[in-house]
Amino acid sequence: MFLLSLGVPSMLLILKICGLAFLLFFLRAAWVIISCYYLTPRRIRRLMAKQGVYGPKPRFLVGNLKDSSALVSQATSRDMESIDHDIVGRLLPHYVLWSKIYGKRFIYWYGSEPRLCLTDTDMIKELLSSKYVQLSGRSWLQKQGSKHFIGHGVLMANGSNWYHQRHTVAPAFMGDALKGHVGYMVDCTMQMIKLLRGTIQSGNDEVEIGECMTQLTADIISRTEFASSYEKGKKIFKLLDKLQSLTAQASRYLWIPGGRFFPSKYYSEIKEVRGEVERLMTEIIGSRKDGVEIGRSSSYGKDLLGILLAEAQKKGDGFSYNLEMVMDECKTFIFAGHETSALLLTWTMMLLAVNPSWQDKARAEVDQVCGDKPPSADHLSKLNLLNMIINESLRLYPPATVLPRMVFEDIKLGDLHVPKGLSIWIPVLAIHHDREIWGKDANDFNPERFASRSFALTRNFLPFASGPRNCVGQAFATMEAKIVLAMLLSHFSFTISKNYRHAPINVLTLRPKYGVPIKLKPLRP
Ligand code: HEM
Repeated sequence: MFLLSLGVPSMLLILKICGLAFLLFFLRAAWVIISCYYLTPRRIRRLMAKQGVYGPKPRFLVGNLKDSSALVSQATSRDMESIDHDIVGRLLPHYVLWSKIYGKRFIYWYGSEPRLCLTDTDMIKELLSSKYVQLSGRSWLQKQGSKHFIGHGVLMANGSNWYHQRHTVAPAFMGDALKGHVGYMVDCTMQMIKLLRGTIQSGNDEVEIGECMTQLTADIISRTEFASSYEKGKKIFKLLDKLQSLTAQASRYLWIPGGRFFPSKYYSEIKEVRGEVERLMTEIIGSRKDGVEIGRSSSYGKDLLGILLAEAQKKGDGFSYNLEMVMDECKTFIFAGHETSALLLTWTMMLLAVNPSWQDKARAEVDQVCGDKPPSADHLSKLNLLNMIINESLRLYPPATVLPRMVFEDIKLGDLHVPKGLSIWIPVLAIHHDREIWGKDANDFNPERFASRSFALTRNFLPFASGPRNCVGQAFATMEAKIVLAMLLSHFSFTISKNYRHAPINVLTLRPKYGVPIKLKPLRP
């Protein structure tokens, strides 16, 4: 009606303007696609070739994605024939192949994202140092892939936001706050031990220890974050697990231009689960705030949620936490703080189950240091053998097999000019198994190599990354691992079940494909 009242010349003018706007929009979209998917990759490829860095030829749009997935699915299609720790060829077969052809420093393409594989540990140290911490970080693909899951939490943050977030959350995992977690780590482990005893008494002495460890670390992190509301925290944890797998499915095609706009059957479910997570979190946050407002408590608490809520009250220039960010941060810690820890415990139990002499030695140390009491904060620093075993487990089976860093500005690393837009991939698993670094027995379980402290601190040992952006939960994770392992060792002896199938796989983290069934024998009445 309105258009008709304008008359023909005015209508033509409007149509022309719309046409022009559409053309401009189309040209801009075309330019972005050509620049992102052709010109920038080509520029980076040429620049790296000039410096002697080559790699497999990329195909248009898919890059080397098809080749690497084919190699990985072939290598992991069968179980390993024995419990052998030589797993680099199985999990990173593309790295093994391409490093043989192009040298240890090569470039490959994840879709149209160029990735520089780097194993030179001096360069890695420089990249992870404070010099480049704000000039490198998470790539668009990484951020987009986890947007609906952990959003803008510290793990996915970059630049000055990351700096602010990191300094806010770190105190929850340091010094006295860290020591304060010992009590409930012991309580949660004791509950798990009771459950295991019950299972044995009911006639079943075989358990899948991976599942138990996942449940235990989820319990522990829920208490760390939400203190007394931890039952609700556990519900959130279960929903997040679902959200993680839904978002992983939904982001499979993100590397395709416009992939994020593809309709996906997962989005409605993602929205529903995310809504439920946020509803539960709002309830926890609401009751915490009410407690302070009606004077029941004088502060929001010393747990992670309390620290975040106190931070959200501060108003200043620049970055500040709002409700959504508080929730993203809580989700981030549930995600980052339980799966990796559960895997460390699971792999260590597997290694001790197949190495009875180390199991006995570790148990003797625990008995000597802790007696018949549960470990205390003071005991932990005296459990040296256990520490060596944990380090060796993290060396052979690092939960995070690769460290990615996107470079946001042109930088210089050693002799290499690294252009903006290049993602650097550090294959931690390959570095941890390198014979040139660790000697001929690099693929053997030999905790003795960590007897001298210097080895644990070397730049070749990167289970928690290094530099200012290393794992903020590192001390928490090692404390938790020592407590859980010490308590399990003093309550049970264990052997690997004949049903165990050695089939490590890498799905975001390094895990046993079929879990780790072990046979438990109680040691105490
Ligand atoms: C054995 C257990 C763990 C391992 C092997 C591990 C490993 C790592 C690694 C390698 C990174 C660096 C990732 C990267 O930059 O690409 C990291 C970051 C992080 N980890 Fe852990 N982690 C463990 C346990 C934990 C725990 C228990 C928590 C929390 C309580 C935690 C929270 C985080 C967070 C929030 C980050 C991001 C830090 C930042 O970007 O500043 N992690 N972790």
